[in-house]
Amino acid sequence: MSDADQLKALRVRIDSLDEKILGLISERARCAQEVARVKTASLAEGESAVFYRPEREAWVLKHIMELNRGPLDNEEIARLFREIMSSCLALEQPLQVAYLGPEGTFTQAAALKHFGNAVVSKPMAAIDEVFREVAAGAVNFGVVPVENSTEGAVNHTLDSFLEHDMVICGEVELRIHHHLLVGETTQTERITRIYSHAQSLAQCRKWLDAHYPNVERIAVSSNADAAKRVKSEWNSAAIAGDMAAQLYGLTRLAEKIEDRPDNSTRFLIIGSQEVPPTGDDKTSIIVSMSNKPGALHELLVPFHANGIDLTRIETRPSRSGKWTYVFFIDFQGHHQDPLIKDVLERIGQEAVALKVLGSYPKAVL
Ligand SMILES: O=C(O)C(=O)C[C@]1(C(=O)O)C=C[C@@H](O)C=C1
Repeated sequence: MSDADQLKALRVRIDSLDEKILGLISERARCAQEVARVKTASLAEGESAVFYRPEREAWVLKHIMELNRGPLDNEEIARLFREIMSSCLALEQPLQVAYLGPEGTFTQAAALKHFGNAVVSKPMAAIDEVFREVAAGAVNFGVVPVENSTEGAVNHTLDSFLEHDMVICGEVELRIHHHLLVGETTQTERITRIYSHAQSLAQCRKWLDAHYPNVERIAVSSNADAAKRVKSEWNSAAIAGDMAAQLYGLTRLAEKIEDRPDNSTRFLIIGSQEVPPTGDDKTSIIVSMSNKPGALHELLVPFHANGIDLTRIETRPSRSGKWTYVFFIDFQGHHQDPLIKDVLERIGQEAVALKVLGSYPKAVL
């Protein structure tokens, strides 16, 4: 068979497979509509249906990844199923998600990675506004950055948990690639200013020292804001990611300029919904201990004694007294697991205050 004939035959096969895939996706979408009907049918007076089920979504994605035999890799296949589920959920209930904006930030990319593209995403000007929007019930969920592998904790987010009653319903991790971006009006050999968020400037410090040691670095409120400025400003550049570059039509002068190639940020999904256990969960708590020697040791002993893996511990001023602190602790397990329940009870006996911020499935994607 000639190449042209082979190509034609393969395309006929692809057309027929696409028709089957279309039929199956439509059948799946009808199932989701039926799920919505069942969820709303048996509600008691005043109760509202829970359409978004993070524990079920985590299971579906993991199951697909376990079944996958290639040639598409697990991440790619899960991304496709993420989008299918996102569209199915939108048939049940179109989700509104607030994120730290403006449009084009890494937080928006994290929101879409977690929920898929069928959600309505709403940019907020500050982390605290995301919290307030969720607390007011104006959106279903919020997405905020909480820690970066190079720069550490995002203190605004931690402090917001002290002020708002919020449930953590999920986490998402994003590889952060920074590019040096310029607009049409910039002459690349005449760059005099580089704009970015302070964290991003810090994440690219060595690269900037090596390539632009004498250029002024200006910290602005977000990378997307930096990208927006340089679009219309002469001889300036921005450090930002792919979404901002696309949104503002900027050219990449240098790609992946972050000092550490594994530079990643972890984001939290905040809402008001408790998430049931999946068997592979994390829990976040805030604890305040009395200000006495050995308090931190006392707090950590029950975790160690029960072989519970701590994934993070962060200290912040408590805001309720000078030189008093609270600990933000993440660990593996769900607060409904009997072992974790015991540990939390023991800590509660020693602590001045203990709050479970939420238990949620470990990030799948
Ligand atoms: O299983 C459910 O509860 C559904 O609503 C279905 C479905 C899906 O498409 O698989 C959709 C949304 C939920 O977040 C989880 C799963």
